Amino acid sequence: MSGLRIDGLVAGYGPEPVLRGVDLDVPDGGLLAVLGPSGCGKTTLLRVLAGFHPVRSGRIALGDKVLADGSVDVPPERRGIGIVPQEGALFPHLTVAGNVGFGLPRGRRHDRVAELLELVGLSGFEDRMPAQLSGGQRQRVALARALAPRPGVVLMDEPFSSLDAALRDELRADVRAALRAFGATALLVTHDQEEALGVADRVAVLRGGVVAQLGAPHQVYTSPADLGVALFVGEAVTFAGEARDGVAETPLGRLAVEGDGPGTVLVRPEQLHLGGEGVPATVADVLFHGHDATVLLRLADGTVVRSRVQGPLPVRPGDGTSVAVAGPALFFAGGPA
Ligand SMILES: Nc1ncnc2c1ncn2[C@@H]1O[C@H](COP(=O)(O)OP(=O)(O)OP(=O)(O)O)[C@@H](O)[C@H]1O
Repeated sequence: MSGLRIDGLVAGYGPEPVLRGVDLDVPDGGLLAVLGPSGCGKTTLLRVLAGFHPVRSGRIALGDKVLADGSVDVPPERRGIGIVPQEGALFPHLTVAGNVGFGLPRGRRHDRVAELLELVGLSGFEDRMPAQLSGGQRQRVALARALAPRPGVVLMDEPFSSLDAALRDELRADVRAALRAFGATALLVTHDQEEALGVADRVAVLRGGVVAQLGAPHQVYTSPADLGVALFVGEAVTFAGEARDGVAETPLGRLAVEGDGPGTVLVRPEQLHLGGEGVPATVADVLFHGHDATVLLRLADGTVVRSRVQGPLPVRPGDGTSVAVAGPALFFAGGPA
């Protein structure tokens, strides 16, 4: 097997396609997150890959095997694709073992089910019914069920969205570990930026029916392809301004940028450091998050910007302070944000 490859994929429901030429690849053993806003076509992409919805044009291949193109349309059960649906969608009338072993040859079923349950941390749960499991446990069973027939690729539809924050983190780490241990190639779709950046090796940002950017999470966050991607993948502080000779004047002071002419300057809230040398600011409010805090700062021209502060809180609402930008600012030429 040598990964999943999608070229120029067009698919949809009405006259205007939802996917308008999607190019993606997931290398063997890779985990790709497809990130996009609600309604951008993530579920449609999964349905097309799984063979539940037709391709209008383009090509899907798994290793050397073409799954769909203009002339080929391999039926879902022969694609070698495993699916983890939203909220697990287990068979409610089957036990955990029955769910995981569903579709496996009888002879090897028992050992294989035990091996998979161990992989997802649920050894001993064989005889439980889905209704007796927590949301996180159900997702683990769904993953074990998807991996059971040794698929060429596993597709996951918002696999963590129904879980609370602490459980989500734990399950993400475990799912990554299980996929790695299994050597599985996987693609997940999500509208949650943190999830996409935190769980995958690579992230594809889907927008307007095409992939706006495909890259490592760090690359997509620090070097977004355009302003739209930059705003979608994380919190941002933006100013309309003009870059000249590698410098833009902003309410945060003169910032070094790459580019020229009118455009938008963008920095991330964690780049705004308080105290030290910088421009004067007043603390308008503090939103405490536990692990860190958002400090709303009013600058001299009245603009309010968000700063993300780690560790003990250095300020309280009403305090005077100073704020400086650490690290490079991004600049996107063109109209204001
Ligand atoms: N069966 C259908 N018939 C007609 N239009 C559909 C159908 N399913 C989805 N659509 C439309 O296709 C577009 C993409 O839907 P899709 O469910 O793929 O988006 P999504 O990115 O998965 O959204 P979400 O994150 O909200 O689940 C939407 O505009 C939706 O209204």
